[in-house]
Amino acid sequence: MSPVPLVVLVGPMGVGKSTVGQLLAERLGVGYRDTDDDIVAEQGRTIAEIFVDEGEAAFRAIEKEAVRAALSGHDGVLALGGGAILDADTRALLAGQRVVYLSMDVEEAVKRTGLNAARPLLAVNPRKQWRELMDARRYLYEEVATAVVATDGRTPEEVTRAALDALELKEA
Ligand SMILES: Nc1ncnc2c1ncn2[C@@H]1O[C@H](COP(=O)(O)OP(=O)(O)OP(=O)(O)O)[C@@H](O)[C@H]1O
Ligand SMILES: O=C(O)C1=C[C@@H](O)[C@@H](O)[C@H](O)C1
Ligand SMILES: [Mg+2]
Repeated sequence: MSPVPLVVLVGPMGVGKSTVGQLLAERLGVGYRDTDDDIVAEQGRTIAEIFVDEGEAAFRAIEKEAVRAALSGHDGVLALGGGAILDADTRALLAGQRVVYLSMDVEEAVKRTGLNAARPLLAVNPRKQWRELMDARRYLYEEVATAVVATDGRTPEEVTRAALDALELKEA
């Protein structure tokens, strides 16, 4: 049997998937993996470079394969890229898995991501782009989630604790 992640984290850019994912993995005594990092390692270029060189559609195709590989090749905490849930096959693969949607409101999002050019989808007018992204995606995050954990006004440690409680998982 292929390994299955203990927990999958989904949510928008900057919500804290990497930060919380690593804390969660430590608390659970398991490994942490991030599909954005897998893509950068495999491609030998940054995600921003892939977007600029080949466009979003090409990035999504690369991402879909990276997510598929990670979902059957990792038994710890797995964070998916913010847009991975746009793909229907990926959403189907998540059915039956333990999936936490980390959420935040728009003001928190702008604070955390700002005008960071490393996040190509938010490079221009982040507040408006953020609203549009979330209008298109919120229901998809909710569809795949088995638990929703709000991150607004919580430290990464508090978010991690809330995720452990929501999942009823015990620390190692
Ligand atoms: N609960 C929190 N409260 C305040 N700031 C946070 C919190 N969680 C993460 N941050 C900060 O927000 C920024 C984004 O966090 P992080 O990189 O973990 O998000 P991400 O969801 O992995 O983003 P990406 O989609 O780019 O991978 C970082 O600067 C991080 O330190
Ligand atoms: O929300 C998105 O569409 C993205 C989120 C990031 O994790 C990266 O996967 C990339 O910047 C695209
Ligand atoms: Mg991350």
